[in-house]
Amino acid sequence: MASLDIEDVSQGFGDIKVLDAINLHVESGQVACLLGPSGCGKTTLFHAIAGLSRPWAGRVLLDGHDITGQSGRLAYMLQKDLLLPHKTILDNVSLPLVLKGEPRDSARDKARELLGLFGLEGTQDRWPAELSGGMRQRAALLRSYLFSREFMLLDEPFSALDAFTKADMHEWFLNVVDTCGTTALVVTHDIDEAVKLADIIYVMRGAPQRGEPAHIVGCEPVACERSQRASFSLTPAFLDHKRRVLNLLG
Ligand SMILES: Nc1ncnc2c1ncn2[C@@H]1O[C@H](COP(=O)(O)OP(=O)(O)OP(=O)(O)O)[C@@H](O)[C@H]1O
Repeated sequence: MASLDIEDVSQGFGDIKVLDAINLHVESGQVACLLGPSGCGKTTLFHAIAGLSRPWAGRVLLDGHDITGQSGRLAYMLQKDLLLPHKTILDNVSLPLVLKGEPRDSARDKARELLGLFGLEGTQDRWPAELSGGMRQRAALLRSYLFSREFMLLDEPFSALDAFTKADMHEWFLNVVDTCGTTALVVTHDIDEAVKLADIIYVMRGAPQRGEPAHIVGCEPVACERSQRASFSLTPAFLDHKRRVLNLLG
């Protein structure tokens, strides 16, 4: 696992400034959530963190090392699972290791060892189209984890799932984070999901198309043991966090 620091990152396209001096910190082993209105610049920030674009200004530090503009240093899972339809689940999830130069057989062995933890036992020879939405997301998460075990950027990983599957996935995800000891920054539009998953929630606001670049308006630490998270949403503390986040969103 690794910590992440975003220091004064500004970014834009042409004449439009999208991000204005964004600062955030994700502690090693934590789950941080990023909340913000549609179009404020969350994906733009993720691209800058993942090194898919170089920011106009500022730095991205992974465990204190400057990785600004470098791609391939952390895992980045897009909203859509993007599993390759003509590859089996095992070949899909082991792909990052193969692309990094690992021999196919040993990549498959490493992926196979983790199928159980990711709730994918028995699926290794199946095609993505044969799996449920939740299973596909777990496969996509395993593929991201095999790309980088240290840090995962997850863009709305559960948004396409129905409410029941989503609730199961939340519990499962926190268990995996604990067991694997990874660190994650998760974009979500769902305030309940953020309070349920996050150790810290960052709230971003802005309307770049109207000349208002986005900035972080505040953060909400959520101190709740992972073992207590399943029933957390029924507690007054949960509602207090939610109220404060809603205030930050304005
Ligand atoms: N390649 C690009 N060229 C020009 N403008 C862009 C480009 N990518 C994004 N933008 C603009 O940057 C702003 C932020 O977009 P971004 O996709 O980062 O927002 P977002 O918060 O991720 O939105 P959503 O929650 O709807 O996914 C928008 O105004 C968008 O039009």
